[in-house]
Amino acid sequence: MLSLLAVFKRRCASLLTSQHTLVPSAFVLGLALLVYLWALHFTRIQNEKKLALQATTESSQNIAAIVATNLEEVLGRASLYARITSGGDQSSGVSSPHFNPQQVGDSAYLRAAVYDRDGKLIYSSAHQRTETELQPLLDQALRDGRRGDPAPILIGHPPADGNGAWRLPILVPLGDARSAGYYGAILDLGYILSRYREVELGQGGSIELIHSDGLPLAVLREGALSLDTRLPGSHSRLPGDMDALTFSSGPTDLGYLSSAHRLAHYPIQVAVTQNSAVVLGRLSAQHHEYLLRSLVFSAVVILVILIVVFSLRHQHRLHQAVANSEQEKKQLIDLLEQEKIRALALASHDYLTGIPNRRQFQQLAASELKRARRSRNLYALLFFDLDRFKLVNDNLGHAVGDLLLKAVAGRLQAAVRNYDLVARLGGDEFVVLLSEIPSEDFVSQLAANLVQELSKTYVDLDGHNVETSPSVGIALYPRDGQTVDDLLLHADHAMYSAKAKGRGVFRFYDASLNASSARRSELTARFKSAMHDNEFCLHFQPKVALDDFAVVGLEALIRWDHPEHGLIFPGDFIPLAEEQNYIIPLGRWVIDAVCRQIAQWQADGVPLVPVAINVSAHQLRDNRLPEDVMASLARHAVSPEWIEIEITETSLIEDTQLARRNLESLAGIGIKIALDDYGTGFSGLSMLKQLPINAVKVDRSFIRDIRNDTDDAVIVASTISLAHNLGLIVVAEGVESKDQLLHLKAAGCDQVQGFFLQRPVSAQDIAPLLRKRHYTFPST
Ligand SMILES: Nc1nc2c(ncn2[C@@H]2O[C@H](COP(=O)(O)OP(=O)(O)OP(=O)(O)O)[C@@H](O)[C@H]2O)c(=O)[nH]1
Repeated sequence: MLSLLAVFKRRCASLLTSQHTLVPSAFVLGLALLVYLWALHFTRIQNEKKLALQATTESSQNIAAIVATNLEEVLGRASLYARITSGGDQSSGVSSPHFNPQQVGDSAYLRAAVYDRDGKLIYSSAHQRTETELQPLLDQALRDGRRGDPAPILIGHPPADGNGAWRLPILVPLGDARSAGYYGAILDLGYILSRYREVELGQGGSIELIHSDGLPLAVLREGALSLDTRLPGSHSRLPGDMDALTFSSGPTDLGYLSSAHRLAHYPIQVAVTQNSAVVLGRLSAQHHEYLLRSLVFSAVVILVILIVVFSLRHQHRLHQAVANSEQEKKQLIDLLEQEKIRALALASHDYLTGIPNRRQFQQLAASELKRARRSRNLYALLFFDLDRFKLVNDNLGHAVGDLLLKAVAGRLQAAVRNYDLVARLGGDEFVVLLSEIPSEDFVSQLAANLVQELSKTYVDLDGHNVETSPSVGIALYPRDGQTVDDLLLHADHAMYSAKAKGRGVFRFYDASLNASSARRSELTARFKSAMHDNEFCLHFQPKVALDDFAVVGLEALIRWDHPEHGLIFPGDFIPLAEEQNYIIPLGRWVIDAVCRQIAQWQADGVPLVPVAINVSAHQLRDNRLPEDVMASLARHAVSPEWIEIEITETSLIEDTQLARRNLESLAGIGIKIALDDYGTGFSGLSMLKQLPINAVKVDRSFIRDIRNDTDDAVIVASTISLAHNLGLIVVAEGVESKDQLLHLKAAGCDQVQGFFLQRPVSAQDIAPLLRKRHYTFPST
């Protein structure tokens, strides 16, 4: 359980530290994702715009090239018509002066005129006397001719006044300009441009024909011929040394993109202009969709980040709360543990002399004896009672009596070895436990010394010199007893024998002093056959819940129903069973008998409560224990929930590993485990945490005087809160009075057990109480 707690704490700690890095990491990750997303979004939009503008430029270039080629071809026809007019040989002058392009279906030319070499009009398809539109070109051709520098073709301008817009005068010399005439024609640029009406150039898009001198010749804007040449793109004029060029006016995405193409043989250039904003506008719907998608995705990312951050924060807070409550719990447990240690320390020393008191002596002596069992050393318990101490009190007063008691304690401590144990049992009774004694003689010698030492005059006790002596009884371990109680009892007997001998002497315990020793040998002799003859039986004592006085459990207690001596209590025969190695078979018998009895109650329709079985230290170290329990349960078809196991603190001292394994196996099949006689051993909090224990039973020695002894009350109160903190149920044993019961109820104790409510009785006698279920609170 401790290691689980440690793993849990480590987990919490690692989670807590990781939380600190996880939240900013989630933020950074989310932010990076958003930046990437929007970079992608803008890059895509920019790329698409760039591609669209590129495609527009390319299409403009293509259109300009096509229009230029077309115009070149139409203009080329003027030279052809000139050759036809001169009869194929231009040097020979006019041979077919009446050639009209309209007559051969060429609608690009509106009119034709023929001049002789002197510039005299000899033919006009419009039957005019003069051709006003051609006249400026004719004049120029005549001038050029006189200078000897005739141009292969002269191209004029549409009239500036707007009348006759798109009409382009052309003049082609016939043959040698000096000897032949001139062929003039009016080219309908509107007709040529209107062929491209269907070309989709968008709003503000135009195809423009521009004279190389920069003057516009004709404009097709938005599919219609336009007279307005002041609009954007209308002056897209190529530099003299370039045949084609693309340029833009204004910012790339808002201005106009123009592609100009120069005709190879004529002083005309074609400019195709498209409005970038219109081109890009076509993409805007799509780009809006992209924007919407990016916004939705960003919102999702932000939402996810917020959820992740929120849940991480939430988790963090939860972990923090768990860690805090763990910390508080630990502090509380530490506090209670300290309180318990303090209370035990207070309760373990004699207030007057400062040496250990009876309780402390019993604990220390018990553990000494445990060691003695392993080491096989001899121990001696010396029981001192001052002679006629009452007289000191009576004659010199209690204060002097107290001083004498202190002085006696001091002399005793000074006379024994460091590791020997000196305690005051109460009144004028002291005990000394001599450890690891080499022989009985050694004890005799030491006892004689001690008698002598304590018999010396106590000088100046509050101004009085006091004379006294001790009577000393000695019991040896293991000869005179195996337990502290037995040794105390027998040393006490020996001390009385010393008193009887006239005081101021010591006496060893004599077995014959013990009236029951004969009975003891008799019981020892019969014990084996008692097992065989089934002379043991079970009695049951109820455990009662303090909140509603319901019977919540029973404790099964073994009795020996001796044919001659009647009921014998376990204290009298368990040591025999231990001595004769019968403790384990006896324990098995109890387990089986309890299961049998539960099955019987079940069959009789008696309401069941869990029945606690006392498991001895020997049994706990028997690796067959879980098997035995399971076999008995199965044999009598009893569910594990109906039995409980009670173990003592002291039974856990040796071979804890095996004991723990057995307890875990039992707990594993659903059997509850209670720690009996709690407070008498040395089990601390660590043991309670490590073992699968469900309840602690506070030892009767703490309950006996709980109303008057504040130390006991503190120990019980701290045990209750400690146990509750660990989730354990607290049962108080040995409750013999209503006062004790009320005190325990007020202290928060869960259950009680004791003579006050019910002495242990037979199965038959306990059945009515089980049927009644609730205990009727006794009035006394
Ligand atoms: N001064 C003092 N007296 C105590 C204390 N505790 C008990 N006593 C007294 O110790 C006396 C014990 O007397 P006993 O041992 O019964 O009788 P005794 O006079 O010693 O006679 P014997 O033991 O027969 O020799 C009683 O009078 C008690 O009141 C204490 O703490 N201080």
